[in-house]
Amino acid sequence: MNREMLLNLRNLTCGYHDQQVVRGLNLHLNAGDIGCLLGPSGCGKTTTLRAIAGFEPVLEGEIELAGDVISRAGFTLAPEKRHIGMVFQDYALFPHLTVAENVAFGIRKEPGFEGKVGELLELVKLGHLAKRYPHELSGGQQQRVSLARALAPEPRLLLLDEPFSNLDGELRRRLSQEVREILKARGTSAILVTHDQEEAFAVSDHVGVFRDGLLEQWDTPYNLYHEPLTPFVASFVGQGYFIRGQLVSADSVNTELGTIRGNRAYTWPQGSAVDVLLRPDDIVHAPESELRAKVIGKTFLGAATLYRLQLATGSQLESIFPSHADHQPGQEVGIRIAADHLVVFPAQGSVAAHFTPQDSGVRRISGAL
Ligand SMILES: Nc1ncnc2c1ncn2[C@@H]1O[C@H](COP(=O)(O)OP(=O)(O)OP(=O)(O)O)[C@@H](O)[C@H]1O
Repeated sequence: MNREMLLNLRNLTCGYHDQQVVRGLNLHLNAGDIGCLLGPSGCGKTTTLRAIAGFEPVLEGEIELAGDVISRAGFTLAPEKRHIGMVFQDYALFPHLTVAENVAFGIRKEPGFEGKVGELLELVKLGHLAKRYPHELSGGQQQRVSLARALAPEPRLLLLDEPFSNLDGELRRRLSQEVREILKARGTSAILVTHDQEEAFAVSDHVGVFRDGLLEQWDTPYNLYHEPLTPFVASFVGQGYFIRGQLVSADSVNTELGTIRGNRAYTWPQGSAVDVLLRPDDIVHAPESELRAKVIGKTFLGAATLYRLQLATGSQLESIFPSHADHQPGQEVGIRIAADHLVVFPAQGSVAAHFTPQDSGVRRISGAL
């Protein structure tokens, strides 16, 4: 597998005119990998993508693609010279051209381009619709055409700006998985922009979580979920509630649910007030347990049910139980904590809050529970 670095954003600050939207951004993508910029609306994802594409100049720092600087303050390599492909939310197909002509558009001067168009249409499963016009296709089909068109010139990097947001539920899920398979089959490197976490996880190898123009964490989906570096990442990625606790040893916290022990060590002073992240899969249904909680809401998910639970103190939690155990709001249920990935942040105003993340020296203790 090709693991060399393809895209490198170094201390990138970009925006519009002199307004800084994204500040001091550092991240890199290896060749063949799919990265994702994830975050709430207005946090600067599209601005970053437009800077990578060369549509917006860089205010500070630089963008390097395959070892060449393509943007730095005062220099922006023209978009058409970057060998970067784009797929947009609204498909942006040429309405007067057929499916095949749309896909051929960027390569029509290359000898033998028809063969390549046919191969790409097969890849996106549209071989049978080559002669149709865009208005004769569904949204999902139009987005496949737009993907095939972007792949045709064999870009060094593909940028996808909210490509599935005009599609609904099931189709969105299916197409996002298919796009990942297609990109991986061709070894195409890509950066996807989305505000949908499920989509980010389905498509990407690495995800960057943005907040107000700053990148809070660039990591694998697994690490973002289980080892978030900031409270914002913890709450933006996945579901979960924080409960207050007190650090009693490097890897244990006293809480109203008892002492919770995880596989990470925290070097804040003992006794520090901390907030413990508990995700629905950290709370397990245990009918015989002495630890009880009241059901205050439920969402049927099919194979499982998501329960909103309230503890005697009023704190709330969420938990996923297998759906054959059907509990009603108001009922008490037994629970057990199974939080081996113990995620803890200093409570605001506590002694530990004065330590930087680096000082906190969070370490994994492999195997320990
Ligand atoms: N052409 C522009 N001129 C000036 N400001 C802009 C322009 N485009 C976007 N902005 C501002 O830059 C900020 C970031 O916008 P951006 O489009 O990058 O956010 P985003 O994270 O992609 O959001 P969304 O998910 O809603 O698309 C916003 O405050 C927005 O108002």
